[in-house]
Amino acid sequence: MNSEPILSVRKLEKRYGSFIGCTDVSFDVWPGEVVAIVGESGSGKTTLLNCISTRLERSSGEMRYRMRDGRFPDLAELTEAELRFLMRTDWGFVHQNPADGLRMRVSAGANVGERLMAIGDRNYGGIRRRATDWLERVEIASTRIDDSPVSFSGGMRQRLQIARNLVTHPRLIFMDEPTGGLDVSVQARVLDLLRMLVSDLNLSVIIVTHDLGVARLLSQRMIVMKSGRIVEQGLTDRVMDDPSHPYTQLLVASILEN
Ligand SMILES: Nc1ncnc2c1ncn2[C@@H]1O[C@H](COP(=O)(O)OP(=O)(O)OP(=O)(O)O)[C@@H](O)[C@H]1O
Repeated sequence: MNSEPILSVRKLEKRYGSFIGCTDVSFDVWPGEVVAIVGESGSGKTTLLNCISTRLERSSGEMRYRMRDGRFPDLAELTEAELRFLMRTDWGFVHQNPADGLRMRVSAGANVGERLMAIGDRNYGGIRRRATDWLERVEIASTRIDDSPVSFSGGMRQRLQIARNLVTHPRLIFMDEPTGGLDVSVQARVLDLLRMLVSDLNLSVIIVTHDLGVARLLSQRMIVMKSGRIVEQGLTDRVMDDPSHPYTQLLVASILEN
């Protein structure tokens, strides 16, 4: 594994008025690594993900990101243009509800192609070819390229959202319960696809999930949150097989009972 982290979070805190969303959160993410953030509802997972992806303003703490040129600035030091580059190109965001990450009124091909146009690509033939290629990579027949995602199943919409995110070759993807809204059989297919793409493209991923099975399947490292704080973090296999915090022991025991 590369010896320099792609993301470094230190003592991150987010307050909603006097209420704490998350606090004292510190961790690193390495290139090509999948980190799962797990915990019960209300533990602060989404707050943390939204702060790191700059969709929510933090209250205090540091978040440093490795730019493509090797610099490692705090995200607060970036210019508008640099932040736009991260949002449009270097980062992806896969939402639980595909409708939050797709434009439902334009075609599948346009959903993928417009991410390329947003970064200045104007070669329409080339854009359509790359969109077709990406639809095939996420197992959507290229004959559906002109159809709107309104006519797609939930699993197809989620796979389209993944294609839209990956077409710009991002280095870091944020995922918020990416299989949470899908039937179990459909979940398995999307998880398989994600696992394959993450490994093929050597992506760094931060995935929020309340499903320890998803965390085990996709992640190498796991961060367990409770009441806005990290209570345990470590290699996923170690945390699952030998949890040290009583809360993690409870979480792991609860999935073994099901
Ligand atoms: N906009 C907000 N204003 C006030 N409190 C908020 C806001 N958003 C979240 N919170 C509170 O912050 C805490 C953490 O919420 P968050 O949504 O991050 O948890 P979560 O672990 O992602 O939960 P879930 O799995 O249910 O989405 C909760 O107690 C929540 O009520």
